[in-house]
Amino acid sequence: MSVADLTTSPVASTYTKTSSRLPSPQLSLSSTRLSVHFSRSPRPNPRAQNFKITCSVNQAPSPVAVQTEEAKNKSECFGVFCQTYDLKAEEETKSWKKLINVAVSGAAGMISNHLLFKLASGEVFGPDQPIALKLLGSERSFQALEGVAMELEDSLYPLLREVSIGINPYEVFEDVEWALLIGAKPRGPGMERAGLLDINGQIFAEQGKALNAVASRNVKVIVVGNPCNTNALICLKNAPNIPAKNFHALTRLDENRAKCQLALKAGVFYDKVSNMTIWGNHSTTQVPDFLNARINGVPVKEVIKDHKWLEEEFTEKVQKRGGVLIQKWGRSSAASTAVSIADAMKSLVTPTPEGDWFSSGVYTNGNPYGIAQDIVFSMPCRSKGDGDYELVKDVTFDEYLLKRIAKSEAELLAEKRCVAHLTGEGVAFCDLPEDTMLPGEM
Ligand SMILES: NC(=O)C1=CN([C@@H]2O[C@H](COP(=O)(O)OP(=O)(O)OC[C@H]3O[C@@H](n4cnc5c(N)ncnc54)[C@H](OP(=O)(O)O)[C@@H]3O)[C@@H](O)[C@H]2O)C=CC1
Ligand SMILES: O=C([O-])CC(=O)C(=O)O
Repeated sequence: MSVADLTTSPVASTYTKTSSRLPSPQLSLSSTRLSVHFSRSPRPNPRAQNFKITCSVNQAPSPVAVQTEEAKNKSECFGVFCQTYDLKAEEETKSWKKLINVAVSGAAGMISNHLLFKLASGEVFGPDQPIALKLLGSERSFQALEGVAMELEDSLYPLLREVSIGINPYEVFEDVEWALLIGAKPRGPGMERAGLLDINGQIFAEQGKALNAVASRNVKVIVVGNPCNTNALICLKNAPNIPAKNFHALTRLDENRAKCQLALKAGVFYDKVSNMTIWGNHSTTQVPDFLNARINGVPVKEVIKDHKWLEEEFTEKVQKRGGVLIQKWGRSSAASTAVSIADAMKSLVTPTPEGDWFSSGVYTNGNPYGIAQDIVFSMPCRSKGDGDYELVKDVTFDEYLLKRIAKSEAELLAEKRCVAHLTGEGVAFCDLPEDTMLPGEM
């Protein structure tokens, strides 16, 4: 039962399950009603979840209107996920870890439609990790969000213990340990990239502030919505109480695309390709690094002797893969993006195989490669599986690689100047290079 259900009656007072540790009530006063919500957090123990007390005293003129408004303004548990279970009674759940809270924005969008089901299945965090999904939508997407939650209900995932939906990031991000920021306005016809940077930048500035205020102090943030590097920079600048190192821009899809193309050319299965770095921006200036990548443990340039192909065709294929796919599909990569988000998360919660690494767009301060400080740039990372990462030191550079990296770096520095008003660094000045494009723009 949700708050929405309870408030259809003008005077309602309902109580479901008590707990030994009641959180502080939150008072909300509207012109017609006083509501007291004991919301779901803090939840130290997954076995004592989903209790709620709602007292509602009102003279609501229209119960239906109240239901809608109430449901939209609060982040509320959904349907079957509002029920309480005694997990101690279930043998197979006794060894489960503590519930993990994962927020997903743009949760009614195409990428999320694939990703949420992968997360709920246990693929990312493992078979003993119960999960709470906190879905962020908007007025525009609220009904669709309910549809997503209904499909999650109908999927009967054992590990999926809570689903809540909401449109207020300050509610949805409360206590989250992971925030997957996917929602962003797609670039429309005639829209300048500077305009997109501004519109989407505002979304990520607000979400950064919300994370700063209510998320777990060690939340890991993966920014997917484009332009993802600069959106991640905006987000981290607005969240000064969260380590900048915890923010990632998704370039794993580019890494996966690059591995696939190298495998195809070399005539091997793609699991033979390793040490694949994407340097720079998730844009057409990104640099898929064939100098350091390996096939069957051997440097790519020794396996693929056609270096002209590597420098020209391979590089451009990876840079423009998203755009070619949009031409075929009529929409941008969604399933493979979701797969790559899951891959990016797995890379942070699983120790990186010996000698290998993965790519992620991360904050450049302190990087050992001489890349400009204070931007979000894709670089090679390794993890011990604790959610954190270190930059890989033993990579080599040649003139070709350095020149390409410098181009992507210049693009990101220009993007940064464009959003200075959103990072608290003064007046924005937009002088983007003309060929600055997302992978999906052709
Ligand atoms: N980094 C990467 O590798 C990739 C990044 N992307 C990017 O991911 C993002 C999401 O892609 P996808 O899920 O396919 O897109 P969808 O259009 O399916 O969903 C995007 C969601 O963004 C939200 N949104 C936020 N603000 C606006 C706005 N002003 N106008 C319209 N929608 C808005 C909407 O949700 P709501 O109304 O709930 O806010 C919508 O559901 C895009 O920015 C895309 O470019 C895509 C592929 C790869
Ligand atoms: O431009 C887009 O929206 C799609 C995108 O990022 C990609 O396919 O890499």
